[in-house]
Order: sequence, then C-alpha cells, then structure tokens
Amino acid sequence: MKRPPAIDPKTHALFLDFDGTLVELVDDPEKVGLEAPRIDRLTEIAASLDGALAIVSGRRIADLDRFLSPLAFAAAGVHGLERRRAPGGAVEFLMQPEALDPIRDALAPTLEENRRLSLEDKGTALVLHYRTAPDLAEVAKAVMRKAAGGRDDLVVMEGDNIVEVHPSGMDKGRALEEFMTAAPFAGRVPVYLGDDTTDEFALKTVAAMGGLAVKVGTKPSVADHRLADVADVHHWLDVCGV
Ligand SMILES: O=P(O)(O)OC[C@H]1O[C@H](O[C@H]2O[C@H](CO)[C@@H](O)[C@H](O)[C@H]2O)[C@H](O)[C@@H](O)[C@@H]1O
Repeated sequence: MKRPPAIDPKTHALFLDFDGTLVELVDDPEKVGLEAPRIDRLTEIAASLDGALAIVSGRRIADLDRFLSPLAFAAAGVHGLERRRAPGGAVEFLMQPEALDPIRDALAPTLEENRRLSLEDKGTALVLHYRTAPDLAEVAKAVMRKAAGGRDDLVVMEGDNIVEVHPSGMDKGRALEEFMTAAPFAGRVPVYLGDDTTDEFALKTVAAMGGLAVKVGTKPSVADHRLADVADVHHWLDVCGV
C-alpha cells in the first residue's frame, strides 16, 4: 500500500469525503460524529490552505454543517447537487425535490412491506438503507431500479449498504471539477480522500488532473495511494505537512 506523501499548503487543495473517511460507518446515519479536536484540526488545515478545503459528500450540506458545527466549509452535498463554493458562503441547489415525488410514491409500498429497510429523504436524492437488513439488499436495489426505470433524468447509484436515486448530470468528479475552476481552489493541485464507490468519480478526476488520489480502505480503486481506515485518515491529517 503506497501511503500519500505530505502536501504543500501553498500549492495543494484538499477534498474530503465524509462517511467512511472522516467518520466511521454506523447503522444509524444520524449517529455519526467528529470529536472537537478533529474539527479543530480541519479548521487549522483549511486556514493553512487559504480556504482550499472542501467536503465532498452524498450528504446534504445542512447535515454536514450539523456534524461539523460550528464550521461551514466549502462543500459539495448530495454528490454535487448542492454546492457551497467557499467557506461560509450561500448554498446553491442545482435541483428541486419535486422531481422525485413519483419515486417517493413508488417506494412507499415496499417500505410498508419491509419495515427493516429505511428511507433517507435528502430532498434532491432518496436513499434506501439496508445495513441492518443485508438480506433485503436485492429487494432495495430492485425496487429503486424499477421506480426510476424509464426516467433518463434520474440515476441510480449504489453505495455502502445503500442504494440511492437522484437527478442525473452530477457526480463527485464533476463537483470537484467545478470547485477547481474558481478561488480558493483554482490553480492548486487537488488531493482527494474517499472510501466508497461514489468517490471513484472524484478519484478518477483527480488522477487525470495530476493530483493525489487516495483511497480509504481496501475496496478496488483507480487511486494509487491508500490509507487504511478512518483512524488512519486522521493520523495522516495530523502529519500531512499542512
Ligand atoms: O459521500 P459520503 O460522505 O461518504 O456519504 C455517503 C452516504 O453516507 C451516509 O450513508 C453511509 O453512512 C451511514 C452512517 O455511517 C451508514 O449507515 C450507511 O450504510 C452508509 O452508506 C448517508 O446516510 C448517505 O445519505 C450518503 O449518501
């Protein structure tokens, strides 16, 4: 496993996935958290990078802000369908929640029949969680694919014990490209840390840009650097040179 080298605060920009990278994966998506010293360290790194640190997540930005309070980093939420270009700025919403009303209706009977599946409604995305009901994984994937069938304006994505639907046209790679077009990111070399299949879009983009693509964990990846797990990510953040 090739570990990522130290980075340079003057020339690098840092992009961090949230679940499975900054926080451990747990059964209840509401029960994640970062200890205060970890948030302090992220603040310190963001300041050293002149603000060029963004969280790139499948989560809504409002949820990221709750977990990272009192900070409001630059962020891409819901895989880029929500965006805050610079720390503390306004959140832009690239889609409206009504686009998913027919999918909400189509999923309802399956949720009623399978109470161990849970729905996370992120407005511009719907997620079926089956971490605590792995035997229902195929049921969840099939109902999501069927509900979104025939809608080429939607995309179904699989993540870690989840299946998600949201409007097509955006992914973490495109979200990262958008960040790289403007201050405080433009002109810097991107560094991306992520653990899940949806992070592969960003890892591929970063590799193509000559940046540092870092996979967290052991899943297959286009990245040529690895960190072992969430604890290892925080260890690297402590010694990353920034
Ligand atoms: O892009 P990320 O920041 O990694 O967010 C991806 C999804 O994270 C959350 O689900 C994942 O974490 C949960 C809490 O640990 C876990 O229960 C679930 O199985 C994981 O897939 C979040 O709930 C999703 O909305 C995000 O898309």
